[in-house]
Amino acid sequence: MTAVAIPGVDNAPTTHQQLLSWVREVAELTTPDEVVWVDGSDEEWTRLTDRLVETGTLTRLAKKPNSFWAASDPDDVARVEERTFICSVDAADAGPTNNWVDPAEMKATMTELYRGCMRGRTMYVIPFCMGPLSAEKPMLGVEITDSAYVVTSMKIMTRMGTGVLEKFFDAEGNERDFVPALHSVGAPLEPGEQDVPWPCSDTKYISHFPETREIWSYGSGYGGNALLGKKCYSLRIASTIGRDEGWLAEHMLILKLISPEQKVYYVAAAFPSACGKTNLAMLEPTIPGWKVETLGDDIAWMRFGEDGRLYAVNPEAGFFGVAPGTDYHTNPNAMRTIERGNSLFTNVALTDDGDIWWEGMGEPPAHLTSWKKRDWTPDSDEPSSHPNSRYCTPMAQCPILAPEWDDPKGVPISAIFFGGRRATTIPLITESRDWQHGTFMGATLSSETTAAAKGKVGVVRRDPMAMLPFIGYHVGDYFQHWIDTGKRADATKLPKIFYVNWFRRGEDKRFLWPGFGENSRVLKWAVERIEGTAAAQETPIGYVPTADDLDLAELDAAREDIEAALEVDVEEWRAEVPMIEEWFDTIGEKLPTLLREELEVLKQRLG
Ligand SMILES: Nc1nc2c(ncn2[C@@H]2O[C@H](COP(=O)(O)OP(=O)(O)OP(=O)(O)O)[C@@H](O)[C@H]2O)c(=O)[nH]1
Ligand SMILES: O=C([O-])CC(=O)C(=O)O
Ligand SMILES: [Mn+2]
Repeated sequence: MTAVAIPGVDNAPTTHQQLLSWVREVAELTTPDEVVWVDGSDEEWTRLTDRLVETGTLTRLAKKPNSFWAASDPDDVARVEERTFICSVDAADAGPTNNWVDPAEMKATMTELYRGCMRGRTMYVIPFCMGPLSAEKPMLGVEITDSAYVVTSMKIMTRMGTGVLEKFFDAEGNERDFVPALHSVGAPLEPGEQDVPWPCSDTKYISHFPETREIWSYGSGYGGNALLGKKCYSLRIASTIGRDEGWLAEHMLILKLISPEQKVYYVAAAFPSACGKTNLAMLEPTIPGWKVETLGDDIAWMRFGEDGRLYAVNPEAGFFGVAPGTDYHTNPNAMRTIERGNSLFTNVALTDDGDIWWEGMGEPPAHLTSWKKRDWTPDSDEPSSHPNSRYCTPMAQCPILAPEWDDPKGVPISAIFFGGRRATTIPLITESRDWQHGTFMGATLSSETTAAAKGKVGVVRRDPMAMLPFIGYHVGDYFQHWIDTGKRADATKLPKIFYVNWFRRGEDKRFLWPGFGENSRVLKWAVERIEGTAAAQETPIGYVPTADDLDLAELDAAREDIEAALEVDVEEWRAEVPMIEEWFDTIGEKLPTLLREELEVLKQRLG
């Protein structure tokens, strides 16, 4: 073995042998100029952000404390699903919804890409924990990255740094396991070469090794591809851990709904990327006396508690939210969260006085610097901000954060919402008949594609449980896992499952339902169904309210629009059936029979 002299590689603040040998191995492969063990301190943040300002990656905002603007490479703006791989030992375990490459082959390919890839750069070692540090079994990870932007983003999005390293040993002093997550932007610097503001590579791989619980990411600096605690760990790897251990890792927000009688309900909701999780999580109810508090806006880990109820924990510590469309009317609590500073804004527009701006934030200023770093005026024919531009901000700053957000026990879920973005067919809300029917609703969830992933926008695709790009194993096994979860529980203690759609449109293409804060009316109906106090119509697709069953007091919307949003159009549903059949056919033998049976029931009910 050749000894390399890489400064910092041996100045480790830990004696964890497994971690030390992995760090040394990666340093020898990627040959950075130095290795830095990230401590997570505020001083470190200042040092890193100063350096990122110097290199042109960040611009300090005059108008928001300790906050920065970044513009990415125009080609590195979203998750790259076609470059995302589940490298299970057996191809069959990845299933029809994932790209698969043999793990040995993928490692061979990527090892060659990683060889020398950190030349001229600093290699950062970030110990992190997904979910509360005080958990009985903390969910540990270490991200190695050559991007300081990733380090600063990870400080916002996760619990990380020296405090986490203490958790790398259990009470007996034994080494705990962690998920090794390797990331490189894939842009080595030759001696004397000037760095670019957003280094990345045309070659991109986002690879997962489910059996060995490893993540290898290369070529992208964008959040969903580079902040490896998020989608890679907390969904793709965690879903396989959950399958093995009997729990669920889901693409869900977690909110706390408080009734005027001070009764508390926790709701988890799965909507595909850019379909309204953050907005619902921070909703400001328009109906008097009701209150919402936030626990999470993107990911929920759900396990059964001792009382037999399903408890949810948010593994993250920050929000990585879609910027366009966010303002004081649609999501005032997100605006208040970012006003407090300590945030990163990527691919939004920069105002001349050092603030940020994006589409949906009211009247545009006369001049902006667009996300492409070009002059922008209201006459420009391109938007000022990329549609998948994001704010990255600490959860702790959210004014309606639920005090129990960091409780390792989690919160008991009363209702699960599945939802998508559909212009037709899917009513505003439908209640499932039982867990199995609810699982069918989730399994057949469909949505129009958005800018959150590279590719065409607005195409209807099946997005089971809003997890299509995030299930770390065979989708058929995943459905079976959902069914089994229901069977393991006392049915009276399971959350009630609902299917919602805020995005149905009228003939004039307008949204029929006003959405945002008005969604509190839908939440209210759901908990009244749980309490058995609200009425509903039994329809072929489940229980649907009439306009009279919803609290529409003071709602500024046309009654016929609400009725149209609630309509169960049997013809549209008959047209939906072949699409569901086609989707089920792609799953093959592993499709649980119970879901086929649900489809038969639906067909019969539609006549
Ligand atoms: N019409 C309508 N639009 C909504 C509603 N809720 C959210 N949106 C819009 O949907 C887009 C995405 O919303 P988010 O809440 O950021 O979506 P998300 O599910 O958290 O997205 P990811 O972070 O990508 O997982 C934004 O442009 C919102 O303005 C709603 O109730 N009605
Ligand atoms: O992962 C990302 O890049 C952002 C996100 O939440 C999603 O796409 O669902
Ligand atoms: Mn998401």
